Amino acid sequence: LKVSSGYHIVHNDHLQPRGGNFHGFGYLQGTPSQFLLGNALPTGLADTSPAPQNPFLSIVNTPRAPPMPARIACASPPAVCEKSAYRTMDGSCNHLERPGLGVPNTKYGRLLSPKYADGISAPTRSVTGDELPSARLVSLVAFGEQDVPDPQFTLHNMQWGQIITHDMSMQAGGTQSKKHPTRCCTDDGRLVGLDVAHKTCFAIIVPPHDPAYSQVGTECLNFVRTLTDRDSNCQYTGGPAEQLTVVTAYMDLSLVYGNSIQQNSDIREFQGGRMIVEERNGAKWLPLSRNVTGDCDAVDPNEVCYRAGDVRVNQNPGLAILQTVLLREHNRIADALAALNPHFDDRTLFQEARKINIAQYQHISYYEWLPIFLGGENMLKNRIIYKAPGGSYVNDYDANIDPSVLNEHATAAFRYFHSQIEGRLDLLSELRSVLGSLTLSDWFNRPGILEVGDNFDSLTRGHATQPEELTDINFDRQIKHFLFRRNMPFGSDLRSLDIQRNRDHGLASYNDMREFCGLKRASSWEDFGDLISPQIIATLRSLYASHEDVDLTVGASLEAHVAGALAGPTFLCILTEQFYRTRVGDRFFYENGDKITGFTPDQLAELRKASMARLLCDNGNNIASMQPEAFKTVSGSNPVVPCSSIPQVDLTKWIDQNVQPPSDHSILFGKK
Ligand code: HEM
Ligand SMILES: [Ca+2]
Repeated sequence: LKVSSGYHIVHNDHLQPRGGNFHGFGYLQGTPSQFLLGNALPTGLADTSPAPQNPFLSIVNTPRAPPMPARIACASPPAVCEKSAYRTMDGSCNHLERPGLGVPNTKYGRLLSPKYADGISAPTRSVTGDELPSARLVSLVAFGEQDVPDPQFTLHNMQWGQIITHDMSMQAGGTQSKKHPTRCCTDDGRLVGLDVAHKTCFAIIVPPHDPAYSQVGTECLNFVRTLTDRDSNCQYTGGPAEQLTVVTAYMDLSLVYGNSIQQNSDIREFQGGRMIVEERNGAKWLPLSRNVTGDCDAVDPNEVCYRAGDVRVNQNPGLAILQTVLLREHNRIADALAALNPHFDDRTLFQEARKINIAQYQHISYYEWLPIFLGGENMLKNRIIYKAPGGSYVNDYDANIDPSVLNEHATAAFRYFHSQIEGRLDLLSELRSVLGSLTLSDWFNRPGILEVGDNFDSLTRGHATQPEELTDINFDRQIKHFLFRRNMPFGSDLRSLDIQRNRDHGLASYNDMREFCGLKRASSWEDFGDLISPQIIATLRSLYASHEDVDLTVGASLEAHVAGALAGPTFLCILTEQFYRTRVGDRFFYENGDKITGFTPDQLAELRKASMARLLCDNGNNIASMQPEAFKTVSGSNPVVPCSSIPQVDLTKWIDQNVQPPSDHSILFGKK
């Protein structure tokens, strides 16, 4: 692949068919693909089943699927906003003139108008009018599943990305813990007849000879469409369908605190400013769910299953670890503030601790994490961050910027980092030697494993040591064939879900987005060659009828990366736009020097010392050492050191100046 200087080259050689010219797979003719049966066949998943008699899927009729559980709630921000020092729970009044911006149950933003097949809401089709190639076929053929560790970044780097994701958006009507109540496929993997399927069904058709699913006769992967403004009683203002997101768009740790006063009340202690934690086996854990079999993949109602500000908390062990760390951090701060300011009431302690916790999290996200993804230079150039030293403010809040999460971001660009997921999770000792490991698909929605023995700390160290998977065209088998498998031999395929979701949301095409991002609009397949290798273009050509059909989530995932960043130019353009809006459109961003909402310069200078390493040191059960840059693998320049040598945020800067400080500050410096 030849690309203009400044771009990395992504190697995809293993994806190429063995020898010969290669023009299409002939699936529609029912001819088995040489390619699928050959190179893409994962070892251990041998396809020994005979070719089906009928190349078309068998369609069975089952009783009508139950209706969607509930219509989407209405966002009801106050008509007039008070200027408070603290964020509201639902994000309302962050924007003072448009109080409903960024609140739950509102539309995603969009950079480009949707491309629905019927112009209104039907999933995208080919420019020929035919259906696009099966999302599963595209997942198998255009993407690999090789295990390529990234020598630079740890699994916490991947995991923090999911934290930010869950803070910023959640598509309406979905579920990730239990089987979706709307069934578009039967339990034995057949398509539910279109005449009886629920109107939100958009099942993924599995191609014949699928290397995994054909072994068990699965022809259909369940897929339920995201609810839109047209499904809502209060959001629809005409025009094509816009999907709804059910969490606050702001980076406000809504996943920790909840997205409404109601959700928050359920997880808040109402004493000492603390959030509810429950003591089990001598440690403090997230409180238990009140609906274990609903919220987790639990067989036994006594299994550990968590309750948090976000229902996805239980989805995977690494996520539950960071949710726990962020929750414990809140209580650590609240306790320290209570010791420094004995006159603070519960509400003040709660809100001040929340404000500090969010500020540290925003700092880590923008200054420690995002530069890895977007490149530090690119961030400075696009004013996503500044070289703001000490306590100096960044006062560029802009009420003209819409902080909503872009559909192109949540449904395509940010999901590219699913490539970083690793299917094996190591358990490590304090000296970082491997004690054992877990297989991801055994532990989806089963967080109880964290509370067994020393697993919480061992997995936390594992995530700080193990490399994440390289950000490339490979998606780990654990999420490509075994996602949420629930004791079954196979599960779903996350890359297929990403592709199908792209069509469900009617995202503009890869070519449209290239043009929007200032790249050359392709007028032929060859024109993609500036960023995509000729071999991959040939693969795409065999799948899609036209170069105009290439889905955004597919094409942009196949681009060579921009130097210093973890994405190609098209995704980088979307991500850059999103994280600019998320910062500049947030009136409460921690670097803002507003007299009422902001911090003092002294406090801001402290907050800028926050780090991922310090968070992990302070909130493990008993973690005594960490490398200073926890998103980066351990190396000579990033060695594991005692926690005591990792900088701390000095909370004495939060002593209320109007009253006498207490004499003993030891609580703040007590830790290791
Ligand atoms: C083990 C780790 C992870 C698992 C199992 C996982 C799984 C999922 C699943 C099942 C969905 C919903 C798919 C659909 O029905 O459309 C989803 C959505 C998403 N994921 Fe992940 N994910 C993981 C990590 C990540 C990471 C590391 C990132 C980014 C850095 C990410 C970004 C996203 C985004 C942006 C969405 C859409 C959110 C929305 O607006 O609803 N995920 N993920
Ligand atoms: Ca949020």
